[in-house]
Amino acid sequence: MRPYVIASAAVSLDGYIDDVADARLLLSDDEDLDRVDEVRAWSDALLVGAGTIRADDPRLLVRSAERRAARVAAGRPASPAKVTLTRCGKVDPHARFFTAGDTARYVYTCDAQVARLQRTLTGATVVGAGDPLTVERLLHDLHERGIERLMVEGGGAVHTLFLAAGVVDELHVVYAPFFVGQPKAPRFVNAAAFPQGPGNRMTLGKSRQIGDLMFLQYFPRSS
Ligand SMILES: Nc1c(N[C@@H]2O[C@H](COP(=O)(O)O)[C@@H](O)[C@H]2O)[nH]c(=O)[nH]c1=O
Repeated sequence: MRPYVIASAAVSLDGYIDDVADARLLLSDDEDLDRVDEVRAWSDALLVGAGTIRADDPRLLVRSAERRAARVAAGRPASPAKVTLTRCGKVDPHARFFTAGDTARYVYTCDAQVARLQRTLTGATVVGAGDPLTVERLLHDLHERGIERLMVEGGGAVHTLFLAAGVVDELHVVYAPFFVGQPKAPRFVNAAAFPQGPGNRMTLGKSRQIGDLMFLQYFPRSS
């Protein structure tokens, strides 16, 4: 058993999720960020890779006070649990992932790193997910902890890992109306095992214009 997984990404028209500048690139507009916030509020947990924590220092909280109140009224925590994964164990304990909000935090790493990370990340639950770490072990463990709805927010390495493993139940992509055009910038998906063929095709669910952005909901067939 594993959680229902929604993978969510905002990408440029040429497939980039950020540029090479230090500051975070905002691809969404306010209306789109509100759409993302609704998915966050639906979720039991939000997952980003350790690289995204290093690059973006995300808070990963539900932004809307009404949505937080509705969650609390339904007996849920105000914001979802936060989850990250790291093979090498490079995670800064002062990142907002750990300091912002009051919610459970899970750090999945390879078994060899667990003891070391547990010493530095005192406010988080550090879990070994195999050696090497596998996404199946991570999802199984999250489910055992009561996580039934997981939103995966990237970055590219994490999206590639989840999509290639065939564990994404729903894919949300919003296209921002510009190009990045920087070959060294991070992409939505990296080269991975995506075999060509009928099993590779996804089914389009909803599509919605949001100002000059375009939102697409896809259902991968493999799940
Ligand atoms: N830039 C970008 C996204 N970036 C995602 O949002 C995270 C930031 O979360 P927070 O600090 O809570 O606002 C960031 O780490 C990354 O996963 N998401 C989107 O829907 N649209 C965007 O344009």
